Amino acid sequence: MLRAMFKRYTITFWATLFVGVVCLSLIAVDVWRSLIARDAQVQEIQRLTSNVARAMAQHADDTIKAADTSLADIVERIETDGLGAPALARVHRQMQAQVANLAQLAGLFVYDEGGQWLVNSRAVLGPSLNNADREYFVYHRTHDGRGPHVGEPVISRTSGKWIIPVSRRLNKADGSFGGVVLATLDIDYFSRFYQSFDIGARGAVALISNQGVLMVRRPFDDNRVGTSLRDNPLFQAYSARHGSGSGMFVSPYDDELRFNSYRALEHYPLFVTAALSQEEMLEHWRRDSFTRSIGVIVLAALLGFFGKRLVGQINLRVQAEAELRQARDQLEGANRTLERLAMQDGLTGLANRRQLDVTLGNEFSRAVRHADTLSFVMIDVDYFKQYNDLYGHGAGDDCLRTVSKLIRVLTPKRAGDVVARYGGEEIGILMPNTELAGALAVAERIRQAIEQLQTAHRGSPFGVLTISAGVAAITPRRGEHAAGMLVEAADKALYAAKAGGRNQVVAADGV
Ligand SMILES: Nc1nc2c(ncn2[C@@H]2O[C@H](COP(=O)(O)OP(=O)(O)OP(=O)(O)O)[C@@H](O)[C@H]2O)c(=O)[nH]1
Repeated sequence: MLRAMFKRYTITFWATLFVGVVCLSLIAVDVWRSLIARDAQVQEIQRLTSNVARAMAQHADDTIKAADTSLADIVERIETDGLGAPALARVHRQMQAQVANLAQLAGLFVYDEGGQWLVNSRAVLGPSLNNADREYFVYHRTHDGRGPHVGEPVISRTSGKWIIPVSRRLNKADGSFGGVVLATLDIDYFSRFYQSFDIGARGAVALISNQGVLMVRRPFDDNRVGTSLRDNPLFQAYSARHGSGSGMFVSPYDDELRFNSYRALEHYPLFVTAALSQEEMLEHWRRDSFTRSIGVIVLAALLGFFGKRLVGQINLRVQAEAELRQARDQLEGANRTLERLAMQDGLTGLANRRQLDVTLGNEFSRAVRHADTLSFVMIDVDYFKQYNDLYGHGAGDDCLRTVSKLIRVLTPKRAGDVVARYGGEEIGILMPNTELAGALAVAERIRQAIEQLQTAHRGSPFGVLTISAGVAAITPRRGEHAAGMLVEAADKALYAAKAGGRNQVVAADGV
């Protein structure tokens, strides 16, 4: 079945199909490889952002935790030792030591219930400032909770720099609000850490509060600290899950589409997000795919070009073969015609003298071998010269054709029987395996049939066209007889028939 299908289409078709399939496969494999490479790159981006987010969350947790531990310690001391001058002096020294120890700490402050600071971490206590209006102060005054509070970023009134306030409530002995202990975290500290990540030129990382307030971001911009991201899809995605997750989000700050991994801090109401620009990250892949695609397209084009030429060559060959076959068939046909013509008489369509000689030779040898009898009849049209003279040479030709046709019809058609134009208006009939009597009967039947044609012949005393025939038969023996002797004998008999008055059949005396 496969073979039949293969044969139904030409070799050109299969060659074209093969070249086409190879070209398409080449392109398909490249596209497939490219998609896999892109997938791997995207996975790499996800892994990278997830790792950065984890490191940032851990760092922020540890940073705040260290400051908060100091706060808890100070709260405990003040609530135990009171606010007397010696106690405050001790707290002051402790604060200075803590700030010197912790790089993230911009300062430590203790405020009374009215918002005036009582002591801070500075070396020289300057004039007291009132921070009763700060969000964290209001928060502790209105909330009983003893846990840490991470406030919104503010510009420090003492240093003029952006800080993140982390605070705890001070209680009086009766449990009423006694003030606030505050640690300010230097936003620069976070920025510096965030600069250390390799997130590309267009990557971004940020620390954001659970209320959607931006604490720190890389790339850093003063004006963006403290802005709200509540309406941002990234914040909404985080709010919905409150853990870790990822997704593609457009930044509200620079409209860049990035792949974000976000993660909540373990102990504080904040989360971090690490984002890489998908476009930037896929740039390498794009360049690589582009170069490869160009290579593959050039290869496919070359393959197509040479394939087309190859198919053209095959086509030419197939055509040449078909032409050759056709030429060979024509030649064979011409040869057959030539062969036939060489053995045939052109006027009468009977065998010619050459064929008669060949057949006579063969049949004579066979008759010798099998001791068979071979007969030969020599026929000659009577007064044919006159016929030509009276009716014209063309009519003479027609007459010869008619006589030949009749003789052919009336001659037995056994294998080896040959009716041949012997020459001029003489026709010979060779009949192997035939006795003299049989040959005489055939000759007589022919003579009568021609006479009965009643073809007018004014030049003949019979008034119609007639023939004379001489018949001879021989059972040849090797060394004693030759083929020519049979023809000679028939010829002699024909001569006798002519001499005897024509329109008769005469048998040869013997060979
Ligand atoms: N039209 C035509 N005439 C032919 C052809 N071949 C031989 N002849 C003529 O046949 C005639 C033979 O004449 P002859 O051999 O003298 O004998 P005849 O006239 O037939 O007389 P008899 O044989 O004695 O009865 C000649 O005139 C030839 O030109 C031929 O192919 N066509």
